[in-house]
Amino acid sequence: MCVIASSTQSPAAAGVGDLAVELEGITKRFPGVVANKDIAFSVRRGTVHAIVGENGAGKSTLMKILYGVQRPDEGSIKVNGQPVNLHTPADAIRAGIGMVFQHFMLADNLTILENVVLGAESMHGIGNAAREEIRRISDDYGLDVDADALVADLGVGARQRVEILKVLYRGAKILILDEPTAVLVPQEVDELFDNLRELKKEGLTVLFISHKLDEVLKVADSITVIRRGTTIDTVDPSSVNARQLAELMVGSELPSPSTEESTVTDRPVLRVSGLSLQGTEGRPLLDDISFTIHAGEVLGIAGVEGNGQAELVEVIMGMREPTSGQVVLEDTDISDWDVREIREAGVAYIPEDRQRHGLLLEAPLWENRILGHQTEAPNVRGPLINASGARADTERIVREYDVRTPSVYVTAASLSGGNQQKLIVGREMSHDPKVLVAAHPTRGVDVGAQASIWDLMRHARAKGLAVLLISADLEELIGLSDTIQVILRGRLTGPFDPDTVTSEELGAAMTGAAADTASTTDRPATGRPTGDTSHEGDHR
Ligand SMILES: Nc1ncnc2c1ncn2[C@@H]1O[C@H](COP(=O)(O)OP(=O)(O)OP(=O)(O)O)[C@@H](O)[C@H]1O
Repeated sequence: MCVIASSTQSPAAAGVGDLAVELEGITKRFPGVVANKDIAFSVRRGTVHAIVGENGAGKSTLMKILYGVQRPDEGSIKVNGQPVNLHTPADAIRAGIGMVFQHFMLADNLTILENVVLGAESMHGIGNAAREEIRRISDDYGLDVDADALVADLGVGARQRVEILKVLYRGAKILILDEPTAVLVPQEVDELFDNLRELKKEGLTVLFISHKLDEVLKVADSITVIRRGTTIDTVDPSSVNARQLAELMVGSELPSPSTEESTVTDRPVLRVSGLSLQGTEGRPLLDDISFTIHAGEVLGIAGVEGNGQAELVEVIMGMREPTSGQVVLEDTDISDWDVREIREAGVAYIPEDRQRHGLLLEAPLWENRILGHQTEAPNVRGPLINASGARADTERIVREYDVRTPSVYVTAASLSGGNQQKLIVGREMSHDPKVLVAAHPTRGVDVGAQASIWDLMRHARAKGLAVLLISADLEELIGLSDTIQVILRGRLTGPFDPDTVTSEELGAAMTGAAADTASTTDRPATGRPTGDTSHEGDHR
């Protein structure tokens, strides 16, 4: 265990007037779980304060308490030195606390002005005063937002800035951001961090949750580590490195990453040729996509969200019919098979939206074990459901994948986001698949779980698994893939060699900015300046 100098600011040391938030003795229990236990730390005004911890450590619960979505069983909260009772988000907003969620909540068909004003005041008579206020906030904090632009036309980074602006418009002086960089390309991350620095310069306070420890170290002024519901320490970023921070989170030393060798064979397993999908507005969502994945190979697809990744997966998994093209598994054309047939033929699937497509949230974990594998052992015996087999195997997954849960009988909804993801990965890897289609397999999981999911994919690959890996995490793509392609407006660009390509080069190809730096023969038709991710619609 590393020894790290703590920079925990006691109220006396910082001067009470300097503290935006003080949490004392916060405890929150759910059935069978103590999500927060005697949490105590304070946040200085005008700083960026990060909260880190393993999946299920209790970060989201704590932020929900601070935003009035959950109520603590015990403990007290002070905002600007004053005790507050936060029973609802409206109470939090009144206390000057705003929250930007990971899933943006903007209406595509409305302008930024309408979205910002929506809910804050009547839509009637939205006028120049509101427009003027948006311009002022945008200018003051360098948000670069045009009040009259349509949200549908904005890229992911710009949407996030609108969400921040919405919170500022409601008068927030303390902003909570939940994993804000998970969906951003590197250039957008830098822009967001510039915005955060601007906010704190103006005296605002930012609290944010992140699993990306390098980023945390880059932007935070203080970092609070939570382990198993309790505050372990608040550290100064200059006194720790990412590895030490991860060790504080886990409570023990981490193993060193294993070295890897190529396992790619010459046996094609999944072949996709000339795949196109026409959108409703005539623009292709997928445009003549072809690739082959061999046994033992990981093909990584990088891209800004909304450029065809979701459609590509849907077509391969038989959820959507392509306008033209073929999908061939080993020697069989599966282009017109349905999801169930495709899964039974040996294609495992980790969906992008785990809550909508990967889990039945209100069902217990062991029933979720059966989901998508209703015809396979150990879930069935003959024509009947084998509940005890499914339960026992769920217990195995919980053990092997370190799913933090009181039992296999609780609902999937009660697991933390990262633990839900571990359950899905465990389920999908249980049937010895030939192909794994994995969309963002480690999104929202902590560094320890990420390392074990990566190890698992490497092992399966060494045994001949073919993997289609779609991810917004460039470190993951570079670390796991044998080949990387970039998807931009439904077209593939590449290949890129993961041993030589940099995150910046991939980021540029993803935004269509600088195909010159890419080792590519198939360039997007139009160039865009770096960091401009605005495309014509299709962003979620
Ligand atoms: N509504 C709920 N009902 C029951 N248990 C819950 C509920 N919300 C959270 N929990 C439990 O509380 C614990 C903390 O969960 P929380 O979501 O706060 O963790 P987290 O640190 O945000 O995790 P992650 O990084 O995976 O998002 C977990 O064990 C989780 O299963």
